[in-house]
Amino acid sequence: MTPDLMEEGAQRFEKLQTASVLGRTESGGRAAAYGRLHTPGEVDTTHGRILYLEDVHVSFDGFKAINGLSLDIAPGELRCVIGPNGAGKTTMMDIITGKTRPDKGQVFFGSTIDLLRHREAEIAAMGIGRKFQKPTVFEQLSVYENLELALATDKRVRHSMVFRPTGEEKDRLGEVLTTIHLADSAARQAGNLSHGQKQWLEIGMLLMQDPKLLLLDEPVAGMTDEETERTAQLFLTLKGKHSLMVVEHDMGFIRTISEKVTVLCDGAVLAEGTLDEVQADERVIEVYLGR
Ligand SMILES: Nc1ncnc2c1ncn2[C@@H]1O[C@H](COP(=O)(O)OP(=O)(O)OP(=O)(O)O)[C@@H](O)[C@H]1O
Repeated sequence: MTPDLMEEGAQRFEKLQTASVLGRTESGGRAAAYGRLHTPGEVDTTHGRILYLEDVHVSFDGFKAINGLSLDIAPGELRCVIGPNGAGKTTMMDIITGKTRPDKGQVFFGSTIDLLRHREAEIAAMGIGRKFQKPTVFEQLSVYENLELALATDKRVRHSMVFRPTGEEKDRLGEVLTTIHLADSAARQAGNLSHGQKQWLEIGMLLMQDPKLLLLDEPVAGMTDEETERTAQLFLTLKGKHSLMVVEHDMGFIRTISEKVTVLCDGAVLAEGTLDEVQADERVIEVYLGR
């Protein structure tokens, strides 16, 4: 690298640091208008929202999968999202995680991070973890090694061939093992776990990254009743420390964990409230039973 390039790089770095200390978005406008100082790398939730979607639209070949979707989630909230097949639940998660780009609308992480300006990997690194329906653990590795590997995705270890957790990281690994009910199975090969245990392990792998927001797509599908009950307890333990958005069809599970439920239909919010409130809503009854 030439001295000129080094100087240019240093200036760019300084500019970026200054911008992030001022809490500016890449577009410069929104956060600068608030003029709020916050720690770089932290999500600014001083406006009471960790996630904010406004008037989001996505069409696939002219079909409006998301059609004016607006919703927000408070820090530490456990939000359940329900809706009939094809309502747009997965597409909404794809938009939040940067997998799908909307045609129109706003998607913010906290008050200042415009998610539409970031790529999928950047969004994950900023603290939005996503759990797909099917568990994807490394079957040949032990439970402990799977969790170690989740730690090893950070920058520090990407550049080293061998990963050795620090004492602090080992403590965290132990905590996560207990949280996901797998403390007695640390040495077991992941491929030998039950379906439910694999789901918990994958959630544990996300937790190793200490995500601020967790998006969970049908987490209890295929679980036994006992596993479903344990998963409910797990989510109740996680809320507060993390914000969770749970998409699920299992109403018994939703009843156990939910405070506020959002009903999606035809790519937009149809109703919002407690489970009892939305279940009593004529429009919700119509979309679930009337089709
Ligand atoms: N890549 C795509 N190309 C074309 N259509 C798509 C695409 N992705 C989603 N869709 C359509 O958009 C609509 C919303 O799909 P989405 O998977 O988000 O719904 P969902 O609420 O998650 O449904 P389910 O409960 O069945 O998982 C559906 O009609 C689906 O067929």
